[in-house]
Amino acid sequence: MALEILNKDKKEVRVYENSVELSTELADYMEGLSDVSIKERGVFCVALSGGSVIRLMRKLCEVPYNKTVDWSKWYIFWVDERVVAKNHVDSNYKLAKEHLLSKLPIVPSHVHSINDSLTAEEAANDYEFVIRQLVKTRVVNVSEISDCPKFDLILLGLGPDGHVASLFPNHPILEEKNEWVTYITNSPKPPPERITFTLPVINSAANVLVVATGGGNAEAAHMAIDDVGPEFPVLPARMVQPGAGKLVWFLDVEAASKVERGMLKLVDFGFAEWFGMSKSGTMSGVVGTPYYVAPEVLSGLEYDEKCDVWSAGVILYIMLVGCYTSTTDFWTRKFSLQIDITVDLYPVTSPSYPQAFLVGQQTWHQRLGHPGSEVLRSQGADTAYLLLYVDDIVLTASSSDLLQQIITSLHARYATEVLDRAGMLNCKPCRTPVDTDSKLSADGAPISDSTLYRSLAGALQYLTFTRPDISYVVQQLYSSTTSSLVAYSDADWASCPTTRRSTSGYCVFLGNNLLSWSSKRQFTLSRSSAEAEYRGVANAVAETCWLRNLLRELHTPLATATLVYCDNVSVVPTKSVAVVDEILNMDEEFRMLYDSINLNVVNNNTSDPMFSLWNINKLTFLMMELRVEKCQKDKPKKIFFVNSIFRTLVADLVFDGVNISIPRKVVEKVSTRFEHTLYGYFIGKRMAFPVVEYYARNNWAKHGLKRIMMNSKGFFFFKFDSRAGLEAVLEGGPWLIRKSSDILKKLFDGSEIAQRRMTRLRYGLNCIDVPIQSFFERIEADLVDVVTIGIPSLSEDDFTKETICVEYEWRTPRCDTCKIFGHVHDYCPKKVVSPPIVATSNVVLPL
Ligand SMILES: O=C1O[C@H](COP(=O)(O)O)[C@@H](O)[C@H](O)[C@H]1O
Repeated sequence: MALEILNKDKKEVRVYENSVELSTELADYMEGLSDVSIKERGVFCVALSGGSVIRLMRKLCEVPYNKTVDWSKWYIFWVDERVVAKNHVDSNYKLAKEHLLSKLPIVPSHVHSINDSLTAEEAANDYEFVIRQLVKTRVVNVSEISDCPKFDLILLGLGPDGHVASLFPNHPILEEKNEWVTYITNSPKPPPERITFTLPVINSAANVLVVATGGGNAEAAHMAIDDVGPEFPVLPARMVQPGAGKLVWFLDVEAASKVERGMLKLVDFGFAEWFGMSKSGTMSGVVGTPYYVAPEVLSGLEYDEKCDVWSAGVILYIMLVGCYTSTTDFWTRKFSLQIDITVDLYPVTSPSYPQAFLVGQQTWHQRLGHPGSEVLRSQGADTAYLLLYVDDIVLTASSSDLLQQIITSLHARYATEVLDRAGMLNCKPCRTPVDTDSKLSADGAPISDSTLYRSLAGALQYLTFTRPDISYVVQQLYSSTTSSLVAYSDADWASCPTTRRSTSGYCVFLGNNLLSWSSKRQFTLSRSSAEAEYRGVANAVAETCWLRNLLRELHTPLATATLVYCDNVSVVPTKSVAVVDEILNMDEEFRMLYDSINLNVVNNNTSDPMFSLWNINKLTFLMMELRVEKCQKDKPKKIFFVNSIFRTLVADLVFDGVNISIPRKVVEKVSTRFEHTLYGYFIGKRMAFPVVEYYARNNWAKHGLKRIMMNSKGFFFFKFDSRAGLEAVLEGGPWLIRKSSDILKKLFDGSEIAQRRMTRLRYGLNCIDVPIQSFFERIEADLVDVVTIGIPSLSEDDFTKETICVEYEWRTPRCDTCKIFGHVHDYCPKKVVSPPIVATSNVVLPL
């Protein structure tokens, strides 16, 4: 995550804490560019520099980029090269080969290095010829604004003298307008003979990244980026100004140390949603109590000379302090939140007030030692300060009048926005805005837009700080009649890049009200995503236990069990199979969790169609029913049986003769995702993924192989960029990889559901360790042996059927007469005589 992103006159400057951060973000950024370009043009043409930028690209060779980037579509060029042999220590090619190309599966014929057997002039001409051929065949795009090639990405390093590529300050080739590639024989930096792209070519690229680290480049970066005035020489790096493309500078803090912040413009990151609410909703629901600090607090604080930059009448500082969670999302959203406030405050202060000053986390820590305890002050008669600390706001000013003015003005504006959102801007005001006699209750028609209702209620609550007169009304609105406690938990396995620890979070709702939430890095390392997920669920469970006890102490005990949702299917079998032993050994918290839950098999009605698909295939969507009562020692055991722990598999019966119908939109979505995709599996021993990947890339790249995936069942998926490529591979089979044969079949090819070549596959669902109590409850539905799924056809009004066999490791006997579990007909209290039950291998009858 960038410490700062500065928008400066057609260029973006990204500042990173160190070169490791920079390297990761650079890889991320490049992957994004590559994806876009490959999607748009089918190829990605990158021109590399030499020097430090190559080492800074090293993350591309690591997971996930070495796997996720479609390297087969990359074409490599060089922005500049030294006239030396390819194996010479000065060769830019050698550097890239050693640190990058040898570690990535780039097609060798896509690597266009500069001919090292020619003179500088000949090599420049030769290279230009090579590029011209590739422009003709449209591998390299052509610029719309010049007659130059348009590389998808040009990567430039920066020399301390401000040179980029082999374009050195004051050198005549800076003026070269006709050639694409030129040469010099008098480079101030050895070796003297070099070949380089000219400025018109660089400035015709779709994307140019200038990458620099270290204090040695700080002056050059400043001179190239900032508006330094005519008295300073124009550095080559400053002349990099892509006409129709995008220029981004990637700097570490040291290289950026001299770049002026006084001219910063804040960038809106465009995140409009937070917890599913709009920004204004976010303000109302999440931003906590604002603290208004008396002006006296300012006395005695140190003068910050940086404020000289801000000699306007009123100076406002937006401080970015700390970060509530390590997740990028939260951080980014915080940015956008602050920016909103900045914009809001401008009119309060001065219409001519230039810009706000955003202080990055690191700067803040350096200045204040620890976050959140002090405010800065500035010179000038009237000064206001706003400090944001996670979800707290501290606002102060050098005069009470100004402080009051800001608060009133902010809240007036805020109230207007709330009214606007409620569509009540034109309503007439009244003294008593609510009928004090009637009470809101569960009776009556429910509110149609509950999200808007929640958002408005939260927004009004916030307003009561300055409008105590509406407190009663707001309290009326906010009171909730719902008494169910529901928690949602999620975990991101090994997501911290430094410690490889997982992050997990939860949010707990009482009825419709968000009561508590958390997003934290876990304390311990998890060896699997299930483990991380389990820890996350355990945290959520602990929180809900606490909340239930709290509610009991408040004399409002909850009558219903608490539901804890989590989205990881692997946690379901965790309760069921041997893994549970391992998990139970890990920690007490799991023991608590294990004791606390029972699993439900329910139909998935999640709104995300993708999500639905995978789970529908497994027949279940994980839902854990937390039975907190069971943990409580003082409760009698019978509570264990209070709620049904199995629910009927509910499905919209669209197709005849099936138990579950997959929604058409699910099939559509998956069909698009898996368009031109073959899938296959190995008969016999399964091949390791890298082996298959290597084989497929080598043999099928020519047919437009785009991506290879493998699922946990050992199925391989091969995505091609066209139907023709897919057909070619299919026709060319059967394929023998290390003598093991692989069956390939079409998956969803366009609108057509798989044309079946194999005999039907049977999926099995094991129900192991089903809690005994489930059998003793009066369950209307049967524990079925076979479930049939209907998959709609996209091309016609038809569907195909798939079956899933359900196997029970153990099943309690069931009376086939009274249909009650736990006894067979011989023991039926109704003593109805019926034929004897035949025992099967997985049915255990009582002795
Ligand atoms: O000589 C050269 O120097 C620049 C900058 O290199 P760096 O090591 O200071 O980053 C480089 O971009 C160029 O390709 C190379 O030929």
